[in-house]
Amino acid sequence: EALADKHGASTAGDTPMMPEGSTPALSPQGVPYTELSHYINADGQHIFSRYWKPSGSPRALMFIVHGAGEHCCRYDDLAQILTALNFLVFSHDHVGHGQSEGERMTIHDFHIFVRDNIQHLDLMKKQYPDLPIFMCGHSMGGAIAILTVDERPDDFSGLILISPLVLPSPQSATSFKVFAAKLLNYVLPNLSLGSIDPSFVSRNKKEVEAYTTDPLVYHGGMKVSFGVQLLNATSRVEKALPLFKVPVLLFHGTLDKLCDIRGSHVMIDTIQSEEKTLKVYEGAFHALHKELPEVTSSVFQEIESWLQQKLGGTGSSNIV
Ligand SMILES: O=C1CC[C@@H](CCC(=O)N2CCC(COc3ccc(F)cc3Cl)CC2)N1
Repeated sequence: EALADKHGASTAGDTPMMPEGSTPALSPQGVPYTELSHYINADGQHIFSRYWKPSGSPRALMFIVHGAGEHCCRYDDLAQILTALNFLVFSHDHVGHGQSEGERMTIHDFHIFVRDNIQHLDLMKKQYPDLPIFMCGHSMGGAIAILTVDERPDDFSGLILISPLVLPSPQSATSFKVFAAKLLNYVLPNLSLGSIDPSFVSRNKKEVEAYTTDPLVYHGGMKVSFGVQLLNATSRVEKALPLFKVPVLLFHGTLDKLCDIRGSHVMIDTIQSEEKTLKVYEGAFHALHKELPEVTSSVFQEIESWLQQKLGGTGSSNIV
């Protein structure tokens, strides 16, 4: 609540446009937004936001960007690792996801996700003007992260991508399906393309169970119109890659059926960043941060040492 006030999020009391005695805005789960940290996006929608603060004073910021159908509270484990490194971690639920407003998994322009990201980034830059900022995106959140960094290249010290959406997977976007989706988008935009198969998310049965039973995860079908926006995103990402200069740490599993690993190979070969690393995990599925213990612990260790090195832990070139 205090954080929400500090970030200028409106609360019922001081929202002039709310007439006396009217009911406060409620989250999709029926919780008044006066009780949730949030900000209001450019379309006036309440965007649920989350902050994980270190015990000491923060030495950097990490902006976590979640994927399609899920929500930012699924990143609690990763956030704990980062607060232990004295990062202040922040994130939010994209419009139409989790505890934010908006029709479930519905977007008429992918750029809205990027616009809302930049608004949150600016809120945090105002609050912590002198801290370096990193971003970590997963899957569709990876595409949103790439496009956010592309718009604000000077705001970020590094980008971490966990199986990002760069190229659509061959199953979900055969040339026929792409053609059909674009055509259908005019006649049946709300037609369902089918939902994400939970067994594709991870080999870790507990994590698949957690995903399947999570009430904040959207398990409905993906609309044609949403699929078309994802295709729109992949083509915008491909255009952004040749100009990309920010340090990148990439992770991808070889058996990922939701986002094609070829996308990460294309990315690592195309970006101009001097510091770029791709870690491939043999046999791993999509959500590497929620995979079998040996995979997830390795990913978290790699993230830790990469960040320590970036923050001038050892061998940074900026010591004069
Ligand atoms: O932990 C977790 C739980 C959820 C998962 C993240 C899911 C996510 O974000 N995906 C996976 C599905 C992918 C479908 O892609 C398309 C579909 C139709 C289409 F027409 C064009 C495309 Cl490109 C988009 C990206 N991770």
